[in-house]
Amino acid sequence: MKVGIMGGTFDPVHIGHMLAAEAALEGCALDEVWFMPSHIPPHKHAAGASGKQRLQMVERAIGTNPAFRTLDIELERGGVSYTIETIRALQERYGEHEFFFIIGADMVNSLTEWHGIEELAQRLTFVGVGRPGSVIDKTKMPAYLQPRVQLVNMPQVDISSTDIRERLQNGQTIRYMVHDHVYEYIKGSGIYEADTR
Ligand SMILES: Nc1ncnc2c1ncn2[C@@H]1O[C@H](COP(=O)(O)OP(=O)(O)OP(=O)(O)O)[C@@H](O)[C@H]1O
Ligand SMILES: O=C(O)c1ccc[n+]([C@@H]2O[C@H](COP(=O)([O-])O)[C@@H](O)[C@H]2O)c1
Repeated sequence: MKVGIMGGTFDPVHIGHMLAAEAALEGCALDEVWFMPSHIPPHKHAAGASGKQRLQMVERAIGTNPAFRTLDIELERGGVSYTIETIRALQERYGEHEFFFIIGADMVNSLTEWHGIEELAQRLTFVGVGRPGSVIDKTKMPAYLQPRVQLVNMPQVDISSTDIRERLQNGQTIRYMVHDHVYEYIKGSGIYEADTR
């Protein structure tokens, strides 16, 4: 099976993530996409919601889509979520699958800084999707990476989890920036609301 891993902090998951996964599914003829919330993201500070809450929001965003599922391997492992450690474990557990790792353009441009990137590039194919504000230039990548990164088009959405958290803090709407079930979860739990103590 061709499996795309959609790794992320998902704090919270938004429509940019869902469109990226759908574009990779179609563009690379994947069989499934596994959404994998990180425990501690390697290159940025963890923000608001707990791992359990971020996983629950992803579950709500996926709903009944048979091609999408969640993977809690990094939350279970704990610590900093280096992708190389994850893919080694996944290939040991699911030796029969071919893995792809779906990333936005901002991440594509930082790939050379990833932990164990040369080994990682041998173990999987990266699927890069466009993201407003970042231009992907494959010619600037090292030779070993260029054939290991496939680009797919997706409808561009200028949305980030940071924007969503900020909008909530400012009392602005986030309706339709996230799936309705995620919207209800955020409103019901008050996770990202301004601290009024
Ligand atoms: N709007 C978007 N379009 C395309 N890719 C996206 C978009 N938002 C996030 N991604 C990609 O999804 C993956 C997971 O992103 P992440 O969960 O960190 O969301 P984020 O919106 O970038 O979060 P934050 O604003 O907190 O940094 C990354 O590979 C990122 O590049
Ligand atoms: O392993 C690394 O060095 C590494 C560096 C940056 C990002 N990643 C992974 O890329 C995915 C998207 O990262 P982020 O920070 O945008 O949520 C997530 O699964 C991270 O664990 C991995």
